[in-house]
Order: sequence, then C-alpha cells, then structure tokens
Amino acid sequence: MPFLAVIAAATGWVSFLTNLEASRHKIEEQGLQAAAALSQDNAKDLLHTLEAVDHITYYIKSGWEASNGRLTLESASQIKDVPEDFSFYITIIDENANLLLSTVPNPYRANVLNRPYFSAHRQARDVFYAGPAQVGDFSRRPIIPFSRRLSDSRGNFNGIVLVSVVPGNFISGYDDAVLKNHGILAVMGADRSMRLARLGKQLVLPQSPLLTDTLSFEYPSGSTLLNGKEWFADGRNRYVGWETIDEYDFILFTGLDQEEFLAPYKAERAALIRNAILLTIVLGLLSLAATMSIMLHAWRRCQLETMQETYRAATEGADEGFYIASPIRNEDGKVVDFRFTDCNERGAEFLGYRRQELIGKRILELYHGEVANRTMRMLCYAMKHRSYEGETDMTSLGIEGPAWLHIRISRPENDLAITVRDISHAKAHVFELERRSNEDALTGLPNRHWVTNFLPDALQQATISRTTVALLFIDLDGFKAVNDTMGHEAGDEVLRNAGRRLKEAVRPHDPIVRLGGDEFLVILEHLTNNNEAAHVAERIMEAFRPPFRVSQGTHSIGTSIGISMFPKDGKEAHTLLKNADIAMYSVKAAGKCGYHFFDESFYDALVSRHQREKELRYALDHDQMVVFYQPKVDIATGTTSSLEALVRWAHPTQGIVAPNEFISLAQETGLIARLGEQVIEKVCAQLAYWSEHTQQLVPVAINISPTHFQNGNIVEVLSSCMKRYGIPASLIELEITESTMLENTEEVTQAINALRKMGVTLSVDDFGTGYSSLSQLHSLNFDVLKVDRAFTVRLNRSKDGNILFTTIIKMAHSLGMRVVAEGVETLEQIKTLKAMQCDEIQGFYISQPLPPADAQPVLPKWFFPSIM
Ligand SMILES: Nc1nc2c(ncn2[C@@H]2O[C@H](COP(=O)(O)OP(=O)(O)OP(=O)(O)O)[C@@H](O)[C@H]2O)c(=O)[nH]1
Repeated sequence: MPFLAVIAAATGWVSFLTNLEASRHKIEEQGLQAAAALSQDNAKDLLHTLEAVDHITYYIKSGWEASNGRLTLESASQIKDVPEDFSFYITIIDENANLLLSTVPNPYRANVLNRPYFSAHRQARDVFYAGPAQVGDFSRRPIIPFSRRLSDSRGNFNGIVLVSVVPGNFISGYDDAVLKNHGILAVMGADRSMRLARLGKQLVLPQSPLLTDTLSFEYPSGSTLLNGKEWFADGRNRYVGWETIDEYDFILFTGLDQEEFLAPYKAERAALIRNAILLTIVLGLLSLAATMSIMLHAWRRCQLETMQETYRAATEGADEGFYIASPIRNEDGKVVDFRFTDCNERGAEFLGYRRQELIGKRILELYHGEVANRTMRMLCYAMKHRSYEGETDMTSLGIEGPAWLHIRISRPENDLAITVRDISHAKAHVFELERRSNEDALTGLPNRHWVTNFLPDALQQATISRTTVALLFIDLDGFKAVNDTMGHEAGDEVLRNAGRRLKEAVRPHDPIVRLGGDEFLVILEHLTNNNEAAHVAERIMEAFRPPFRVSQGTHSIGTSIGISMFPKDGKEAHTLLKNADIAMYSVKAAGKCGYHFFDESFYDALVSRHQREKELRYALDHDQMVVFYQPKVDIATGTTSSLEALVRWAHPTQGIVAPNEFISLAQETGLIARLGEQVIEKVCAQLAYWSEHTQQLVPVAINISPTHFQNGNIVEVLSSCMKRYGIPASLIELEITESTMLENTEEVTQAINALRKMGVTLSVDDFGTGYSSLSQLHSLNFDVLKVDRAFTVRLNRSKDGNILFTTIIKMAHSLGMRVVAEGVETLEQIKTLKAMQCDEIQGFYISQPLPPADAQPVLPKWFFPSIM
C-alpha cells in the first residue's frame, strides 16, 4: 500500500512537472509570438511616421527650390497627410551650416557644419537622411533629425531642410499592458545602431547604452529569446522581435521582459506546486492512515488467529472447552443469532457434538425456548460489554452433560471467544461446605448460620404477605445435669432426641434450628395471631414431658421457651432473636419450664440484672463482703460447738444485703468462686485475730459452693490460706451441699479426699433436699450431717416428721456421723431433738448470725436453762 502510494505520487509529480514544463514552453512560444507581433504592429506605425516625415521634408525642399529660397515656413502647416498629433520642427539651414529659418520658438543660433545630418548632404545628391536621436541643436530638446538637401537652380548645394521630430512620435506604440516595466520598444538604423528606444517608462537615447553589443539579424523580421547577461545592459532576459522597414532601412525592435512575461505563469505554477505538495501530503497521510489501519487490522486478525490456534492447541488436551462464535445480524444490523466458527473437541463434547459437527451450527439451531433466550441474552451481553463471566446451572436448564459450567466470554474483535470449564465437582464441594456450614453436626438440624440467611428473607415475605412470624427460643431446663450425671454422650443423645421431639411438636415445614448448647429455635411463619405461637409452645412443653431414655438411664428435661413476634417485637432478625432470648431468660428467672411472650419489662429486668452484676463485681473488688457467724450448739452440753460463717454484702446504700439476693447471681455469673475465696480468706483472718484474744476457739464452718469444686482449686485455696494465717485444720469445717455430692464426679471425689487428708471436718449441708443416699455419704467419709430446715419444721407437727428425723439421726449415727438440725426456731423442737439424740442444733431460736466481734460469739451455757 505505501509502495503503491509512492509510485502514484511519483508518477503524478512527473506528469505534473512535465505539464508545467510544456506550459512554460507554450508561454515562451507565446512570448516570442507576442514580441514578433508587437514588432510588426509598431513597424507599421513607424513606417507611417517615416512616410509622414519624408513627406514633410520633400514638401519643404520642393517648395524651397521652386521659390528660389523664398518659401515661408508657415506654409508647412498646410502639408497634407501629416497626423494631427505629430509634433515636429522645421528648420532651414544655409549652405554654411547656419540657421536660416526655423519653426523652433527662439531657436539657438548654432552652426551645424559637423553634424552628420548636414554633412551627409553637402557632397551627396538628394537623399532622405534619418539620424539617431539627439538633443536638438536649435531647440535643445530630444529630437530625431530628418533632413534633405536643398539645391539652387543650377543644382548647387544650397543648404538643407531639417525636420526635427519629437521622439514620442516614434515610440508612442509602447503598450504598458504588454511591455510592462522592463519592456523595450526601439528603433534601429540599417547599421543596427540604436536611434531611439523606450525601456519601460524611460526614454533611452543612443548615448546611453541599452544593448551591450550590436545586434545582427539574419532575417529581416523574426523573434528570439535574448540572454540578458549577454545582450542587455540591465542583464534581464527578453523575448525580442524585430521587423525591417525596407523603404527607409529602419528596424523596429521590441523586447518583452521574460520575468515579467512569465510572472503570471510562475505565480500560477507556484500555486499549482503548492497545491500539489499539499495534495501529496494529504494523500501521504491518508495512505499512511490507511496503511496503519490495514496493518492494525491485519495484526489483530493475526493475533486473533494465533490466539485461537494457541488456545485450541492448549485446551485440546485440557479440561476447558473453547469456542469462537460469530454474530449473525439482520438488515438493521441487530444481532439475531450466533454461529460457531471454531471450537476444540472438549467444547464440542460439552454440547454433545464432535468438533466438525459443531462448527457452522447456530445457537438457535441448537437451543429453543428459554434455554435459547438465556444463551442469546448472555452472548448479546458479551457483545455489548465486550466481556462476560458467570456460572450456569446446566441441570436446571435441562441440558445433559456437566451439571455446572463456568463460562467466560471476551470479544477481542467482532467475534466472541468463549471458554467453558466444568466446575461440577467444585460446585458440589461448595454446596457440601455450604450445607455443613448451615447444619448442626450433632442433630442434623439447621444451625445459627442458617438462621442468619433464612430469617431476613422470611421476614421480607411476611412483610409482603402481611403475616406474622414467631420465633420460639427454647432452652432445655436442667440439661447440664444429664452431662454431669450420665456423661457427655448421654447429653448428646438427649440433644438429638430433643431435636426429634421438637420436630414432632411442630408442623412439618416449620424450621427447627439448634442454636448451640441446649438452645433451639423454632420459626413459625404465616401466623395470624399470638395464640398460634402459644399453642405450639404448649405442644413443645408437652412433647418434653416424658423423661428422656438414653442408654445410660432416664432423665427428665423441661423447656423454657421465649417467644418474639414479627413485626411487633422487632423488624430485624437479630432483634427478634435477642428478644426471644430475653423472653426465654425471663422464664428461667421465673422458675423455668414455661413460656413467655417477649415484653419490654423483661428487657428492663435483664438490664437491672446486668446492673446488679456490675455492683457485685464492684463489691468483690472493693471488699464490701462481710462474714457473719451463727453459733451451733451441742445439745447435750449446751455449749457452742462451732460457728457457721455466713456471707453478707455490706452494700454502701442498701445496708446489709442477705445472701439469697446475690448468691444465685454470683453462681450464674461465675463470681461465686471469687466470693468463696474471699469468705475463706476472711474466716482464716478472723480466726487468726480471735486466736490472739481467746485461748479456746471453736471451729468455724465455711460453705463451699459446687462451682468451687468444679474449678478444682478449693484444696489449694484453703490450704494456702490456712498456712498464711496459721490456722489448724481442727478449727475448720467445710459444709458441702448435697447437690455437690450429686455431681459425684472424679474431681469432686478427689477434692473431698484431699480435704479429708488435711484434717478438716466435712459436713453435708442441706441434707434431704437432694437425692443422695446415706451410704453414698458414708463412702465419702463425711463427719457431720446437717439436716435441712424443711425436716426440722415438720417436727412435732406430724408423726411422720418425727419418725423421719429419728431415722436420719439413727442412720447417721450408725455411719459415725454427728447430726446437726438446721432451722431450729422453737424450744419444743430443741426438746424433741434432744430426745431423739440429735447432736447439735442451729437456728434463730439459738442465735441469729452475728457480726464479727473482738471475740468469738460463743454462747454462754446458761442460754438454755430449761433443758440443761
Ligand atoms: N452433651 C452435650 N452437652 C453440651 C453440648 N453443648 C453444650 N453442652 C452443655 O450444655 C450445658 C448447657 O448449659 P445450661 O443451659 O446452663 O444448663 P442447664 O442445666 O440446662 O441450665 P438451665 O438452662 O439454667 O436449666 C452446658 O453444661 C454445656 O457444657 C453438646 O453438644 N453436647
């Protein structure tokens, strides 16, 4: 392409320059012709002028000779055939060359003896003399002299008649339009000497050189180009023409200045060349642009082909399918279909073809209906946006082959390059992960993660359908005991069974979720009122009424259910979940096993509980706990046998707060362990203090919470404290609740054995509230059995009450344990207990818990005079 453009441009230029040269020749030809024509025209005028002058001289000569010198010059005005504007002087000069007569006004008196126009006639016979231009001898103005001889009657020389013609008469033919500023119009004599000339506007007399040399003309008339440097004083080239006037032996000479004559041509040539250059540049640029575009196109095509080739080769053995699809357009240019123009074997296989079969096929030939629409939408999208990437569920489209394909489309040029990868395995893996991330492994129920995805959609649907959704937050009651008593595996089994029971209690499509631990969630959609949710809650509670049977035994489990309703209790999933949880918590707080709909007040209760917890923490951090001491009296001797340490909260604003107001909070928040440690510390410190003032101290009993046992550090805490304060083991009793025994785990047994080794006394607290048997207590080797207040209250009220108490005392004694009756409030009870041989008594009748004092609050013996 560029080569062709150069050739075309070069050819154009050669032809253009040749044409220009031809034009120049033509113009030069015209110059020569014009010079010749000018010479001819002016020669005719010159001939007329010369004939006029000749006529005048002849007329005067004839008149002079005929009148024997008596002619007056006034008659000259009557001469016929003289042009009106012809300007000349007539002068008669005598034989001695002196002026005789003249039409020159006030002529100069000059002798013209040596003038050629005079001397030419002295010897010669009559001739018509024409001289070169000169300054007139009588007029002193430029003139051209013409003369004839005058003879007397005998034929002797008698002077001359001189006609001095103003030069303008000869060169009036100078045409400014043709000859311009440097043209020449000249008159030459037969001797080729210049007689008169005009150069531009300037009159040139023979004295000033116009030509550098004498011209020699081969022909009487003609034209030629004269080199300025060779021929003209001003050095300018000229087209010259000449015409010989034979009658008077004159030559009329014209010169057209070459530069001036060619100026229009040169201007036009310059314009043409300028335009040609511009045209060449434009053509060059266009051809360059066209070349670049062609090259770019070719390069892209080559790239595309290479890419296709490479891609096909690369993917032939691989897993990726590869296709090239060309759009098919209608008359309006709209894409209406695509045709496969290339593909690899794998790609063809994805669509159920061989490569050769697929190439040439159209999309709308392969697919119909929705599949065709979706495919066309995808390909048209890629056409418009130049790329597309996505995953397609082929199974849902009803296309055989891989279940999932990853499709990537790019549009490098006009065609689409499509790569397809089978991602069925990866997808299956993702789905499996997704399923796992949404499923609780233990129960197979959906998990909390599933809820976060499910609930927002469900709530949106409910908003649209203007229905209600209920969230039932279910926490199993006393589940921990299953783990503790029957082991973790039994706990797992109970959780699985719980899931099954929940399923049976709700409609088949109601989702049941295990949120974690022993917490479940039931979602009830499309409800119209609260009753429906209440009804389901009751069914759930009913479903949990039968005890759970697991391989390790049976266990009864209740349910605490909190219910939040959409949209009343929250617009968003997390708010509804939180409020259902709060409602559930309120059920727990109210004694478990029941259901509550969410109420704002629950929230307030939770907030105040949180506030109380903060205060309790503060109390522990700032030593607000104090220990009171309640005496236990030996019923046989009436002496104080020991003191029970009972913790109180010396609240800065509420005064002394009883333990029932904060112990369960301490247990729930895990602060119970710290509280227990503080009590141990305070008791040891108190005993150390008392020992400084009192010789005989009675032991102090410390209540140890089950949590302390679970933490497993009770032994270390107690022994280090006793060591620090120098307290002997004989002064320490530990009261351990019956429920702690129930959690008869390895840790509890180990801890009890270690304490026993330390030598401290061990008491079973609140006996009768749990289900421990006396033999179980015996195996743990306890020293004291504290019978719960509930049994003491029944004394003397019924026969059974007394029999039961007597039995407990007898059995405890037979196992070597002393018995303490708790909650003794009347003298009568004391008497009965004494009769039953109960060992010790404790209760308000004897003493309230007393604040610490300088000495141990030991009661005087006279305190019980009536029974002592
Ligand atoms: N077996 C088993 N136990 C679990 C699992 N997840 C959590 N737990 C236990 O479930 C118990 C749940 O604690 P709580 O709800 O406080 O126990 P609870 O006895 O039901 O207490 P209340 O709800 O107050 O009646 C904890 O002891 C957890 O260790 C599990 O997957 N399997």
